[in-house]
Amino acid sequence: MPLPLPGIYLPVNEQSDTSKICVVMVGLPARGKSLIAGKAMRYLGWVGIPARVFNVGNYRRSNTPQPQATFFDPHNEEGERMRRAAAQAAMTDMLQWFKKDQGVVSILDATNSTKERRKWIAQECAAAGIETLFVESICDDEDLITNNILEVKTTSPDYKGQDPELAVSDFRKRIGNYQKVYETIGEDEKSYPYVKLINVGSTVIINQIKDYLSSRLVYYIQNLHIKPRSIWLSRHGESQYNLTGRIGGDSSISERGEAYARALPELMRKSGIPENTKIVIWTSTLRRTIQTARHLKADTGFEKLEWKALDELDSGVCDGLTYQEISEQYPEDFKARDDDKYNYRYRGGESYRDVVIRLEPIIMELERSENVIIVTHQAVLRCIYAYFMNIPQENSPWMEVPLHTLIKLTPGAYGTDEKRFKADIPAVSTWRGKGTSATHQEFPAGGH
Ligand SMILES: O=P(O)(O)OC[C@H]1O[C@@](CO)(OP(=O)(O)O)[C@@H](O)[C@@H]1O
Repeated sequence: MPLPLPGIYLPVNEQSDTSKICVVMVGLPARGKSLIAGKAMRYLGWVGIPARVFNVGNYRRSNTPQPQATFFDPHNEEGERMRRAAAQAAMTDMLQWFKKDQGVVSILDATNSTKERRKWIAQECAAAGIETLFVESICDDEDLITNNILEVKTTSPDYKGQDPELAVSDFRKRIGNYQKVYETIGEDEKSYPYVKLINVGSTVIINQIKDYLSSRLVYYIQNLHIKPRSIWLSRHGESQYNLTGRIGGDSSISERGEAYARALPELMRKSGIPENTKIVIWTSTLRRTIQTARHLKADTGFEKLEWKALDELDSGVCDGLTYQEISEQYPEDFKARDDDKYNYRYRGGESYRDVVIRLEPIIMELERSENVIIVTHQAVLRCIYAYFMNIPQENSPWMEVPLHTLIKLTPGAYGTDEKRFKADIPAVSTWRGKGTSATHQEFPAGGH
């Protein structure tokens, strides 16, 4: 029997506090500030908090695209003037963004390396009712710095098209110029909320963090690491419910699903596992994922963990129905879900937005972890994939994530590399397009 109300919606920005925050990056060049800024923005966007990075370098480049290191010499008055103007322009745009576009978290990506500059930022923000959170990245590990310098040489527009050797030596001189005036956040700045990250989180100093949003951000930032690792994602093998087109439930895997489970250890090896690497397997608490992971054995370097948070999106009263049955028994709901699949919440169940909220601790843990394979479900996998690949909310619930396919994600400094490995084992398709109740077709080996 259809109930009188279609699915329940949450407000678009489900936040418990109303603070607006400017995250102010602090640190010498090549200390990973832009990397932290980019990741924090992706994380905030994923949890539905409007966030934007304001990179002062981009404002400076509009006037001085490829300056030499001398431009950054503190005694170069013209250089100083132009850099101050760039900071001012970034600040103006940022304040406008808070005011006009309902921004919630801005990230001011620049060296902000003097007390005087930080004081100015704190005052401008306070006058506009915006809180500041200073994030200082300190790094004295020469290997880390050299890696960052090499990264900058190949990615920064400041050195595009230039001789790589000359670019590195100019960039080192630029860092030297900043070192002449750089002041770490000091005792006299204790009234600011700040976090100091020393050598990418090996030591973390936290000061005056009070509100909920800042604490979440600090917790996220302090968990980041840059050790090379991969994350493997797989749906469970084809299930009995998948075979009959039913959603939800806790059915076992089918014969072909079992074949996939048996093939998974080899598929993992084929995807490339660095030698002597321990891999942790995360499954949901539902039968189909546990069965799929059962041949990844401890004696071959795998360790297992079951997470309730990885259980499939709860389809409430629709659990156990086919899409066809839902469209007949709950036509309004069926339409409402198609109209806004991310926000639609099943009666007595969940929406994609709800799933993202319960996956937040998973993402935090993933950021802290090294090599992990996650064996989970269609909707949950879409949400995790969307975090890594920066997929917008309106697209993520419609993504195709075929059965019997292993996805290997390898996060890098400026993006995540993706490779897919299909097992040669046929499976039904559970993917449904907008406006239709049909799925459930046979696809050739390896899904589609
Ligand atoms: O959000 P949609 O596209 O309906 O996909 C989620 C559905 O995927 C399914 C399969 O149709 O997951 P699962 O792979 O765990 O079996 C359903 O159980 C679940 O409701």
